[in-house]
Amino acid sequence: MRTAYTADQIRAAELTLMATLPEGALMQRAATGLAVVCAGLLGRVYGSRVLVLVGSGDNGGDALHAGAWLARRGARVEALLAGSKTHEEGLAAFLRAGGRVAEDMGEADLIVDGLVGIGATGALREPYASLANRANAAQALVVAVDVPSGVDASTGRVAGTAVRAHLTVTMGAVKTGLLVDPGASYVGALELVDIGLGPHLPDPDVAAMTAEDVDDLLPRPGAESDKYRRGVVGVAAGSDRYTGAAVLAVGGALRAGAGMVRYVGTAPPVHQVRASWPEAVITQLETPSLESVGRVQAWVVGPGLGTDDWAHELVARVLATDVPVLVDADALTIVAREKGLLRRTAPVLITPHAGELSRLLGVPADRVAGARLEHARRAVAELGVTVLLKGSTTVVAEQDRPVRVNPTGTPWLATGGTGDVLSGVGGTLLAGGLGACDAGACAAFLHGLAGRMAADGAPLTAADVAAAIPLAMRSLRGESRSGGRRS
Ligand SMILES: NC(=O)C1=CN([C@@H]2O[C@H](COP(=O)(O)OP(=O)(O)OC[C@H]3O[C@@H](n4cnc5c(N)ncnc54)[C@H](OP(=O)(O)O)[C@@H]3O)[C@@H](O)[C@H]2O)[C@@H](O)CC1
Ligand SMILES: [K+]
Repeated sequence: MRTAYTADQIRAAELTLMATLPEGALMQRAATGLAVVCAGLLGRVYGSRVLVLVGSGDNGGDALHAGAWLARRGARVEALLAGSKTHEEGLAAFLRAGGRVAEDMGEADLIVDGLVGIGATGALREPYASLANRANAAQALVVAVDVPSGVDASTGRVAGTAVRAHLTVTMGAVKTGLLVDPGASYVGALELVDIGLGPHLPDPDVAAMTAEDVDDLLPRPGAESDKYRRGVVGVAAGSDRYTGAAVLAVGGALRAGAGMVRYVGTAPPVHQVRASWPEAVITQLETPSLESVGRVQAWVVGPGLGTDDWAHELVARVLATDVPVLVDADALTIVAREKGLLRRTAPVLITPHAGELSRLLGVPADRVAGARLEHARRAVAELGVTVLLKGSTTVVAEQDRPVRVNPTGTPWLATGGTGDVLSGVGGTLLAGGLGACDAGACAAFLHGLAGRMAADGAPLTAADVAAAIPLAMRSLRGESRSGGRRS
């Protein structure tokens, strides 16, 4: 599990560590680590042109010390001092090493963003914001120190302008805001410099699973397994109008390795599901009742179901069972109208996108999208369920656990029907015995990985994603790290 921390958590750990070290030692470690990464990026340090953007705090201090290190190795390093004050010791070291103070931004091979780090509050002020914009427009490679300036280290919020880094060198531990969008999309590649903070860190704020973690958690059939033991998942999805959602949800469930899928729905989606998935066991419903449906270990309810009285009754029946339920799409609209339906003993995993969560919380959708962690946590507290909030960074939140931030995915997944596939995958993992948080996080991971494989730099369809789920599972053992957010 890759862990990440808020600015306050990092600061507290730094204080404890700093008390055991000579003054300035921690910054030296940080700056040396930063400089080594910059040197690696430059290839040839001697003669290269480096511009250091220096803010008023210790983030600027890190950048100045790294600039000094590069200057000592023959780089032509200039510093643009943007703050009302400048880290004195860092500036002295920089000047001693032959660095020069610049009045304006000139041409450079590498720009080091040392404007602000974990000490920043709110949107970047001037002149920082203009400098960030100019760095973003420059030809140079941009390396952010600790956090791309303008990204809130604790939440990933971007209140105004932010530096778009090719690479972010973060000190001591990963910050939450580097893993959660919109912030995560400014980070580029991420390098962690070890400054000895590890033993002083508390329980993480958020965690991202690695391929290994997912591989360890995935239920796999043993010699004794039969279809019932592997997990039977019920899918209540589709309607006369929306038949495709049913096909995709059942497909996701089957491809994720369900022992058996029991599908329930009205005649039109039933015909479609039967034609697409002869493997599914189908019950055609005349009334919204589950009486004639055999036993399942988990339900998926909602994709394409509609929101009329019939659908409402079916959602209520599913939630009245005593097995885990994944609530998606139209079922979310229904439970937003009657939140009491979510009060049950067995686990509930809801899988909204920002718009659906906004209806559940009564908050505008853009606020949910801009502060994903906050709203996922709020939904957990208000609704008493496990929340998988879909989007550019999918997060899975549950009471008393670090939020799981999904590291896989591709922008190509933003296309109709992929959410239906995800619901099927999640349902199969619930039926296979995973807890709601693990089921949600593993489903998001596999779905994101399958999306990347299916897309491979070109458009995909939801059916392609479902088809690539087994491929994604197979690849888990080969994927040493889930890192690299790019598509
Ligand atoms: N301590 C150590 O040994 C180690 C520290 N480390 C490093 O220190 C960094 C934290 O340093 P920090 O605490 O000095 O805060 P930092 O982020 O540089 O800037 C704060 C200043 O910025 C300003 N400012 C604030 N908001 C702003 C805005 N919106 N727009 C514009 N300006 C804004 C405000 O200054 P003011 O404007 O009030 O003069 C405020 O005082 C950390 O990220 C890491 O790089 C690590 O290497 C480990 C070792
Ligand atoms: K920075």
